[in-house]
Amino acid sequence: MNVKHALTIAGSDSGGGAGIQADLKVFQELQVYGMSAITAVTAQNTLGVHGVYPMTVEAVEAQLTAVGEDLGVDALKTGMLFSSEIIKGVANKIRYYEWKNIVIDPVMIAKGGSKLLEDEAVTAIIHDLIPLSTVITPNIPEAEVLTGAKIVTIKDRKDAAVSLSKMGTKSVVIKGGHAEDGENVIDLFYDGEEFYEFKNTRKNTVNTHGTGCTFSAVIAAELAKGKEIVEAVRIAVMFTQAAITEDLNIGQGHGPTNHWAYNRQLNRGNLDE
Ligand SMILES: Nc1ncnc2c1ncn2[C@@H]1O[C@H](COP(=O)(O)OP(=O)(O)O)[C@@H](O)[C@H]1O
Ligand SMILES: Cc1ncc(COP(=O)(O)O)c(N)n1
Repeated sequence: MNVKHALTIAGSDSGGGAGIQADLKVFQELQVYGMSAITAVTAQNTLGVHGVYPMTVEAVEAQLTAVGEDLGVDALKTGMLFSSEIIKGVANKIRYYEWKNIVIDPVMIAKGGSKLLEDEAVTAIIHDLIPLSTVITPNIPEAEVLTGAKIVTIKDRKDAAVSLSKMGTKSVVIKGGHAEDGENVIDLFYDGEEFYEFKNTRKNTVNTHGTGCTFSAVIAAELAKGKEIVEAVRIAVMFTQAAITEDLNIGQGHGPTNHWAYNRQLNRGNLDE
């Protein structure tokens, strides 16, 4: 069986809704072989992040070497990277093994407000990681930090996508979950030439923990399988919408999304493949 391999380089979420746990659930649902390199352990649940325990750079590099020397990587995503030292270590390994199909989710702050990236590490994301990336998937606050520009209108979002593109990434998705788009959420994709807007009805729910992780993991899984970037993004939008819509109602705070909802809806014939 010729199965494709996807790697997540991210933080562990003990609550199971975001980070490494969300990514591996997505990889499994999309039938790619999932592997992981853990950058930090978080003590986390739906009420918030109660502790952050970063790994050493050596530990992160050793995990990447173990994967690189034996298993091979068809696509990878990064999530919580925590420090500039870890970012530089990850960038070195991506270059050394010549890994392709690189999805950068520039995770900075958890929904409850806890820091998942040190302030000075933003520069390392810009200089060391963005130039290696196939696609970068910031939410609006992350795009503001990376570009230094305030984002209010769709035009601001397009300008931010162009600025990010000039930093050396092949393509950009600016996710719209944090925007005030009234009844809709709009995810904006830019491939360096054209803009695509993916519009959906905004769901009135608190259960959106891990949506960004889920979104970028789908793109990595679909790139591993050989999909074009825009097609991988289209599937990520559908997968994430299904995951938000079929609420699981777990925990007392911002609950996780439902990672099997997309396949369930496909099996019922509710979505086009
Ligand atoms: N309330 C919502 N209803 C529908 N889709 C949402 C909602 N909140 C977020 N999304 C979707 O979830 C994905 C993640 O968006 P966002 O919240 O901006 O990123 P992050 O989780 O990184 O903060 C995007 O595809 C976005 O459109
Ligand atoms: C380990 C880890 N990684 C990432 C996130 C971001 O989650 P979200 O997608 O909800 O912004 C998180 N809360 N924890």
